[in-house]
Amino acid sequence: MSNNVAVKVCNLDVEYDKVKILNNINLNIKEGEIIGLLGPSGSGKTTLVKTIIGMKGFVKGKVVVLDEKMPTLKVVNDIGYMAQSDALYDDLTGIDNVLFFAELYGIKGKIAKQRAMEVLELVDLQKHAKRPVKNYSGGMKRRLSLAIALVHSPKLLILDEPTVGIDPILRKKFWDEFNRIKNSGGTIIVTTHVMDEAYKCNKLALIRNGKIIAEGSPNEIITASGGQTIEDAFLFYSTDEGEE
Ligand SMILES: Nc1ncnc2c1ncn2[C@@H]1O[C@H](COP(=O)(O)OP(=O)(O)OP(=O)(O)O)[C@@H](O)[C@H]1O
Repeated sequence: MSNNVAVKVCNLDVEYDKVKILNNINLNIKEGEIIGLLGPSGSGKTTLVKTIIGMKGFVKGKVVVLDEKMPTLKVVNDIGYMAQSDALYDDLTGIDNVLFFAELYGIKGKIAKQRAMEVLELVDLQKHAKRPVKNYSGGMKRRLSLAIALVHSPKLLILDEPTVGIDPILRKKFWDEFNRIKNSGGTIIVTTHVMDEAYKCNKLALIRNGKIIAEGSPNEIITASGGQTIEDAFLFYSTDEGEE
């Protein structure tokens, strides 16, 4: 992990329809770090990642991604985003979906094809590359979305519940890849409800009602909650007891 900051969020307030969804969020994410955003459904995790990458505007505060003040298009090529719901072209094949996005990032021809096969192999879809996506299962679509998020080797990878619908063997493969990216200096933000994934993050930010209520390594969070496991900490911080 380097000391360079990949993402800096300062005093951030975000609203939907004049209702405050995120309230004074402050967060520093270092390069080469995997940070997990953990919180009950509706707490604001997706809103936070969308705001970080510039898909959602904000009413107050500041967001800096890879030294650029957001929102800006300057960092688009450096960000890979795997959304919670898959944005895929059902009538195209798996590989054509990957190639479509590769081209948007300026990767073309032979190199694009090579890279597309590489990322499809990573998610174990190489045998299904030429099938139309409408024939894919839910888990296969998640895997294809991950392949697309990885195609341009982004410096910052944002994964919104990446392993929903993914079996344990493939989940391990995903995490091996996330760790490889981290070890080569990439930064990953992952939202999750899966407790064993929370342990795999260097750092966790627990979110409740649009506020960060605890932050630190998994062990620091467990200790601060007085529990034994991340699940204890999650439950503690998800009730009024855990709120400051
Ligand atoms: N497009 C929208 N318009 C209005 N309100 C929204 C919109 N998107 C999200 N919200 C509201 O913002 C709040 C936070 O939602 P968000 O999707 O960020 O939560 P989350 O923590 O990611 O939840 P989950 O774990 O269920 O995905 C919720 O109250 C939700 O209803």
